[in-house]
Amino acid sequence: MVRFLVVPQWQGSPAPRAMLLVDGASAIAGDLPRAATTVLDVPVEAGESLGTGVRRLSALLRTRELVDASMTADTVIIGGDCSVTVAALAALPGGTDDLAVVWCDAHADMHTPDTSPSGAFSGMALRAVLGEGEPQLTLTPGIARDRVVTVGMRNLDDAEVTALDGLTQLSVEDLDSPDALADAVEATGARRVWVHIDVDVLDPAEIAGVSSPAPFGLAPAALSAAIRALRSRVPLAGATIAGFAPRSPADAVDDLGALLRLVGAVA
Ligand SMILES: NC(=[NH2+])NCCC[C@H](N)C(=O)O
Repeated sequence: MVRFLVVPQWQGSPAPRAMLLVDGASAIAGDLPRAATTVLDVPVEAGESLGTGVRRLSALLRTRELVDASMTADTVIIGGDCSVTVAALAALPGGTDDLAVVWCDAHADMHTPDTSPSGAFSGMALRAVLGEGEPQLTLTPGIARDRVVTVGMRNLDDAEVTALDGLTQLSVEDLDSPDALADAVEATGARRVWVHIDVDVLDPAEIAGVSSPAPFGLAPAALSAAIRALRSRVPLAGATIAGFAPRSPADAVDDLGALLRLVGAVA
């Protein structure tokens, strides 16, 4: 049975109101089956960069320890900012040798500390999954580039464009075909797949509670159909739903329909 691990980490986010991610995590947690849900006690203080190019590094390392102590097979991680996936993969039972990673996000998250405009680790998270960037946080070994499929990226910083070489990239339009994602993941040769979803991959008309909305995103129905088709062909090792930052409890309620559709697709 799937377990939900709620990780209310905000310290990886570049957003001025990053702590809304903590509210987003609890709003989703409130709608999950209690017996299957663990909420991690992530300290709320900012932490220090400790001389690195990653803001709040000490807090991110603390979350990593907490996730490491709680990961089990078949875990769905609920963020928090989207760097929580790096912690989850570092602790994945069975390791990552046979794994493909699907990264659904409006942003590339392909910075290193040297190129990041913000020092926010969420903007470096996919790069860290590849094993590149700040050594205290990168996945070791990283996931090979030919095992990574990106979905719906449309808001890239200049330094990120060439860094994407070698990753399979699916656009919002590519998902008009519900089998496109399954085909791309199967082509990687991986035997299991982790699906990471930053909810800003959805169209802003479908979800208001994101800190950097990007127009022309996915419909929740298209993304969940693609994930269901994927799961019928490649088993899921786990998943992340991150980046939900509702401005008020009433806004959170408006968005829960879209979110629960995604939860249903990965759980
Ligand atoms: N997944 C996200 N919301 N990422 C935001 C990244 C924004 C910007 N590229 C940065 O590094 O600061």
